[in-house]
Amino acid sequence: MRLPGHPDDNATVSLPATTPSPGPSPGESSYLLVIEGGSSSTFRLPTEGEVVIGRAQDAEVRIQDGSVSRRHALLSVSSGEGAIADLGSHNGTRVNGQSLAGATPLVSGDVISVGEVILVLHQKRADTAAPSSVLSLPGFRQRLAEDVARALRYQRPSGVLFLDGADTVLDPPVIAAALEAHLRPLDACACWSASQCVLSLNDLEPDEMEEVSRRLLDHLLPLAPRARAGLARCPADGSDADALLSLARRAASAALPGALATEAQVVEHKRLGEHVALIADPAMLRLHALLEQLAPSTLPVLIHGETGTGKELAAAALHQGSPRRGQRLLAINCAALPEALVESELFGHERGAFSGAVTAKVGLLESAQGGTVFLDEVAELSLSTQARLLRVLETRRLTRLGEVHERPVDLRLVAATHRELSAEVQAGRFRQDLYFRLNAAVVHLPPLRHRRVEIPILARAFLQAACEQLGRAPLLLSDRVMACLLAFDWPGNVRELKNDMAFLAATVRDASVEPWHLPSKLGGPRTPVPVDPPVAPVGAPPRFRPIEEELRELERARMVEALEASGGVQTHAAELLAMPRRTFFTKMKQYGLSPRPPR
Ligand SMILES: Nc1ncnc2c1ncn2[C@@H]1O[C@H](COP(=O)(O)OP(=O)(O)OP(=O)(O)O)[C@@H](O)[C@H]1O
Repeated sequence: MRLPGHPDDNATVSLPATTPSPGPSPGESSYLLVIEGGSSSTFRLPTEGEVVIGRAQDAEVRIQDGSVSRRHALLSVSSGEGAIADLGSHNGTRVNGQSLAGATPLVSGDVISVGEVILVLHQKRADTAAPSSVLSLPGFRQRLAEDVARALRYQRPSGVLFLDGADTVLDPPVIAAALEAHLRPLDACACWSASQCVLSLNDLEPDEMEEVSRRLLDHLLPLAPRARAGLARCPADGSDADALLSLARRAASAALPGALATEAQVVEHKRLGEHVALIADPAMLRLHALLEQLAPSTLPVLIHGETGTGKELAAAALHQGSPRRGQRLLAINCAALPEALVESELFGHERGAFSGAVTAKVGLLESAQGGTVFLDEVAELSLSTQARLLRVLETRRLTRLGEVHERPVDLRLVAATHRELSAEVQAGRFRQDLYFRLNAAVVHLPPLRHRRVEIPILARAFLQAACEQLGRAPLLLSDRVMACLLAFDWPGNVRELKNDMAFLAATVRDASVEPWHLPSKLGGPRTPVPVDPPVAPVGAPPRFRPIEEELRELERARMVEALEASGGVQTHAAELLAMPRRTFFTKMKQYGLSPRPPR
């Protein structure tokens, strides 16, 4: 049996990406979302019957893309169940990536590929007792994960809307009545608690997403006058369903009654002296709350974390939250101190203490009297230096090299390492007594890949700051670029992200960053796209990229190769390039390079 298509839907053709899909109106049956190139449209399916998908004039689901055959596939609906069969098309039909072997049953959410065109089936459930878009919470979580995965795969934006009815109890039937009529079948909703509900919104451009969210909130306000909403978008704000859910929830709790809040309102901007730390991940919020508690005491604190995770910022948080904030915060990188001079650098020396000590010198520790000392890479200190340091911690006195009497020193020590100190103790490379002393208060900074929710926030902030610094117009990160940033593992963590944003601010001439502007590690082209047109107009002087920029790129690439060749051993990598170890170490930081591959 063939049913005639609905006259209004027969005209379903590609719409510009910015045009909202007309979408079936409330209470309608199942439909197909058609994603063709960068645009989408919807086709309402009959409750019983068959529709042809193809390029032919009389195909019910008419597609223009040349990869689709005239009569490509047949979709049939019977008793609410859908099935699809290929009609001998040239490029074939696949369901969820699998080629068809005969008629294949479909379930809601199935992704059908006809040539290059994607169709997503949204099927209204047969049971009418519960409205189809209002799911149980486990069902919703599952659906949200699928929606997010589909959004990333097909580059169609999706979002999570959290509606908080404040003190009003929202029964599922009440929510259903209030929202169902305004939800499109491709959206889903679930009750989070007696007064809260959560929605998955799909295939909406950013402006439309906010508009639809506001409208949904408006529909709830007559029932819950103090209701508020939080919105998190994929991929702009994240690429993980749980992380988006948590962002949307926190945004809702930050919103004023009757208002909608987005990610910007859930980011904490913590001023730390001349720096500002941006914090959004729940684990990072907890960590900063712990730092606030530890700050006022003089207890040494040990900060664990990979390179570039923000250990120095955490030390700054301890310093700024302490009564010492008016004094100095001195950061010392133990690995970068010249080996022969570590002790005299740290503890100072008297005149004549060793050959070359022509004048007395105040050590770094003494120079931070009254303040906080941040000892980065503390595990790189030799055992004898560790012993001297322990003495300073225990007695609060310090002896310069070549001096007989001790002098009082008032310091707060914050130490950091990317190594597992207990393993260093086991291996005999770190003193157990110093380890116990430092280990009293420990904080672990998670790597950036474990707090992906902060990637978009940090990326936008770093890019904006870099543009301002260069005095250039602000740059936008496109959704596709954000998806690339979210998919990367960031072995050099926040520092690497910051450096990459500085690189984009310096090199991208367009108004927004697109995938082809990215470095190859993020999915950009192997050979960088030339910033200037390759051929200068006749008579015009040739244009070049700044030589500094090119040299930096080359140097970074060689250092990456050397690190790979040396299995991540920095000293060996430095030797391979005949580069002084300290220079290599400093440049590694500058370029956001990690000595080790991510775990
Ligand atoms: N949450 C954050 N918000 C804003 N900037 C951050 C944040 N975390 C880190 N940064 C920035 O990233 C860079 C690296 O941070 P930081 O120097 O604190 O890392 P680190 O762990 O001490 O690195 P290393 O182990 O290599 O010494 C700095 O420029 C810092 O300002």
